[in-house]
Amino acid sequence: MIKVTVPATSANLGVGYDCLGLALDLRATFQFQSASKLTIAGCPEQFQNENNLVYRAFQAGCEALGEPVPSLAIKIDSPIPVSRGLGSSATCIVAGLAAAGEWFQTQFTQNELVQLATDFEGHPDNVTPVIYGGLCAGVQTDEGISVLTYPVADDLDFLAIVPDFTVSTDEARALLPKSVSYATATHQISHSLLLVRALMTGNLFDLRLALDDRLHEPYRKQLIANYDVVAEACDYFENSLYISGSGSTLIAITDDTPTRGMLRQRLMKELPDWNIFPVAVDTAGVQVEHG
Ligand SMILES: Nc1ncnc2c1ncn2[C@@H]1O[C@H](COP(=O)(O)OP(=O)(O)O)[C@@H](O)[C@H]1O
Ligand SMILES: N[C@@H](CCOP(=O)(O)O)C(=O)O
Repeated sequence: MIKVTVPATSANLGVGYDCLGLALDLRATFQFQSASKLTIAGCPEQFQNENNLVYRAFQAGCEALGEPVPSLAIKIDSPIPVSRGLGSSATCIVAGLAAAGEWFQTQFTQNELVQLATDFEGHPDNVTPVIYGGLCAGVQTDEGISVLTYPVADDLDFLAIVPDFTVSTDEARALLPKSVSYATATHQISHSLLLVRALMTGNLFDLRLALDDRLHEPYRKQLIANYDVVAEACDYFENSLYISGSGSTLIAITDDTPTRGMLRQRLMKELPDWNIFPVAVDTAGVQVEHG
């Protein structure tokens, strides 16, 4: 039996659209065993068939290795909500690919996994932190994807604010304009540099200045009912806020744990059907065990 565990991710971190991603300590487990026919358990019924993303990624891994696809029983145990901007699709893709490598005892290198997983996901920002853990930038170059990893300041506290509704990544991408001005591009590049430094140093003042996205959040806020309620509460408690991935989850950041608790209490009262909980940075990335 092969067991793969992977972290949830929070992509973009506001101004790092399609490039930055952070691994979170909400881990999913995927088990792979030989079986007489394909069975998939532990996910919504609509995914329990051969179009399942984990299975398709496993098939792609076999293809990359030039090996036949075995008949499989896949068991999924994931606390990561689907289509909430916490990277559930990236976890499925990386788990399937990593399991295929382990199955044929030819583990992919981290960089090979990044290339294969990005081909599936279409952008590297979710898959790189699933693979490496921590804060990552995936830079698409003519030679493939370069991954940069950064340490995150220990004293930063993250709060996941998960709505009771989904946002489809495809729809949230379709909303975005096809081009932006030089002024917007310059704003974005400079702010993403400031963001990375602020996350490394834990400087909250810089973090607040940096989280001023102009590429996607202005268009996607409208998909998130009660965004303004959350933004107002974050302002009150001086927490920074960004849309995780394409939403619907929002992430608040502070360096003061009691303030995070107060923000959580207030939001739980105002948005009782949402799931609001502290998260920490995961630094382990994908882990594979062969039992
Ligand atoms: N356990 C699962 N099994 C199969 N497919 C899954 C599973 N979890 C998520 N997915 C796939 O990932 C899609 C959600 O991905 P996406 O819209 O990018 O949002 P996110 O990755 O933020 O959760 C689902 O529609 C489904 O295709
Ligand atoms: N860069 C992508 C990230 C999507 O992340 P997800 O977790 O919402 O799938 C985007 O912003 O579209």
